[in-house]
Amino acid sequence: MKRLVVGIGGITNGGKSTLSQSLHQLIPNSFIIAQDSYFKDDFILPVDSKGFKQYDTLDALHMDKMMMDVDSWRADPNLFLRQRGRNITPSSNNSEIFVLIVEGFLIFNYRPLNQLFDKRYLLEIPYEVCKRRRSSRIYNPPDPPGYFDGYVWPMYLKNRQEMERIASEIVFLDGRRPKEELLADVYEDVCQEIDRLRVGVTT
Ligand SMILES: Nc1ncnc2c1ncn2[C@@H]1O[C@H](COP(=O)(O)OP(=O)(O)O)[C@@H](O)[C@H]1O
Ligand SMILES: NC(=O)c1ccc[n+]([C@@H]2O[C@H](COP(=O)(O)O)[C@@H](O)[C@H]2O)c1
Repeated sequence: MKRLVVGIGGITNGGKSTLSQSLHQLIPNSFIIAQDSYFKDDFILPVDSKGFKQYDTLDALHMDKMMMDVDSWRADPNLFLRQRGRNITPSSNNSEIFVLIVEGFLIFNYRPLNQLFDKRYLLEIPYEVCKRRRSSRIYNPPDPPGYFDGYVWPMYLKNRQEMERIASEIVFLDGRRPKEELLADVYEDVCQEIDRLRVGVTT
């Protein structure tokens, strides 16, 4: 049983979920683990000196739970998918390749997770595009007035610097490019990895 772990990271509203969902639809026996699903409850999170809830840090996330899920997939992807009611697409010689797509804004900032990736993609968009996209998205709880400039953007800059110290071998992607183009590029790249793995497969 062969496994490939792909990371789709990057800035808030960079297009991570969109790209991950489309990739998942194209790749048989793939599964998405999204970091957004592991936010701690709002009432637990502290506020900073300006009164902003501190969502944009690893401390706001149940990274322990996320790692348990990633580890459970790694231990037996076949069982992991079946336990979640997913059908396995069989390959001709019993040599299925399982692909885990991990997506999130701080996936490369967390060393234990970062070290598991076979491929890392990072979506980037400039300040104006990010601010515009974020303003039309409603989080739970919604962003309070001034949150983007007063908290989200400064935290993005800080987290990005930290990520550069931790992660390497990253494929940078311009999130302003058409979705279809981004998908085509990443899909082709992941297929090459899958083919490489397949060469080593014995029955
Ligand atoms: N390549 C793209 N070009 C233009 N808009 C995009 C692109 N990818 C995503 N979007 C839009 O940007 C917003 C955020 O996308 P999403 O995939 O949820 O980002 P993320 O998961 O990184 O926060 C959505 O409105 C989505 O439709
Ligand atoms: N999902 C949630 O519980 C929640 C709540 C408030 C803010 N957020 C925001 O989510 C962002 C990260 O997710 P995206 O990369 O999908 O935008 C962070 O910038 C954070 O401020 C998420």
